[in-house]
Amino acid sequence: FVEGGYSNATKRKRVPVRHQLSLDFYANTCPHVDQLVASVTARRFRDSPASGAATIRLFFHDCFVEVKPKNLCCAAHCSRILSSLAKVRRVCWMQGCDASILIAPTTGGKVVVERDVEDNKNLAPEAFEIVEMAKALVESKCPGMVTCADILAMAARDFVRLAGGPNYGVKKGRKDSRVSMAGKVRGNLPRANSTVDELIRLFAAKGLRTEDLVALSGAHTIGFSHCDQFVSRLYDFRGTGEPDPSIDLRLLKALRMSCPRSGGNNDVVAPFDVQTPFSFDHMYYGNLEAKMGLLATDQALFLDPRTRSLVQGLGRDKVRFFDAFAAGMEKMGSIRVKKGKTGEIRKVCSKHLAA
Ligand code: HEM
Ligand SMILES: [Ca+2]
Ligand SMILES: [Ca+2]
Repeated sequence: FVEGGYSNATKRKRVPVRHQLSLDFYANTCPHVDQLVASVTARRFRDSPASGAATIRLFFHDCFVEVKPKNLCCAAHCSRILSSLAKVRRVCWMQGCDASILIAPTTGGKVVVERDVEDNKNLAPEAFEIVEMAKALVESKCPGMVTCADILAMAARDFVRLAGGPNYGVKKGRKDSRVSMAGKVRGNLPRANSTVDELIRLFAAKGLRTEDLVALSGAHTIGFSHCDQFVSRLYDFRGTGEPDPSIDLRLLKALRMSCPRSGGNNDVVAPFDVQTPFSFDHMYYGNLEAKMGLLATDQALFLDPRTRSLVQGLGRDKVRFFDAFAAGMEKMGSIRVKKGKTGEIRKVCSKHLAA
């Protein structure tokens, strides 16, 4: 395995070697990195359990935004092929799990970063803080070694486990992005009113199967949503003037009390999983069968014949859900990750090195 280059065996054929992440990537440079991150996440989970869901969502929004470069020359060997590093940077922007989401808006706001985009506006500040705290601790023990992209992946994993979910190993070796641009987010994130067709296509474009879509949506077994994301289901579903017929009537009544048709408080949130909102279990799927999905996209997974049996399968079997979720996270966590010289190792996660 040759990072970003060509293996000897394939040299003549010029077949690029696929970049791979590994569990023990920091074995020599920061052997206790998992424990360092875990010490921060465990403390935060005790003080503020809601920050777990926020961090998992942050990881999802980091990984899903990718722009397929026209020229796929993104690996380290490109620097030999292209004349200047600037060219490599231009070609290799905005790729998946690269901590691009963590870059803070600049004061004066000339550059509009991913965090400025509407879909990212309600990502909770605690999630950013946790990554920053974990990074500071890791920097104090192993300066300049571990990327923010890897720390975010580890923190998300910790919170899944702390909330009662599967305990899976996180492969590491991602690099941090050198850019974060608001304009590249559009079309990369699902919306609360996306159709199943759109969801399947979006996930497929990231190399994720329909099975992964259903398993990863199970993250909504914890966490909360603001009213504006589902209020139209409660009063005027798809312009009918009626509520969504696929909501359980008791849930509808309760949600209407929290979320009035208009004039409500913008900060009010409702749990995705009314039964066990803080527990990472397979209740999410049972809720969908009982017409208790919160977003139209959640409920649609049960209504659509392509995803219904997957929902039923995971709803019956917690172990199967845990296995499918862990596998989905590993795939999602390796969407177009950067390796070698195409990225950086930031010192502070909200700032590029050059900034
Ligand atoms: C399949 C399409 C998906 C859609 C349409 C979707 C949409 C949303 C929306 C609208 C919110 C509420 C935001 C707010 O009002 O604050 C939310 C929250 C959340 N999402 Fe998703 N999501 C999807 C998939 C995922 C995936 C794949 C993950 C992770 C693997 C995930 C993890 C979360 C978590 C944990 C929360 C709760 C955040 C909190 O409580 O702070 N979602 N999602
Ligand atoms: Ca990213
Ligand atoms: Ca739950």
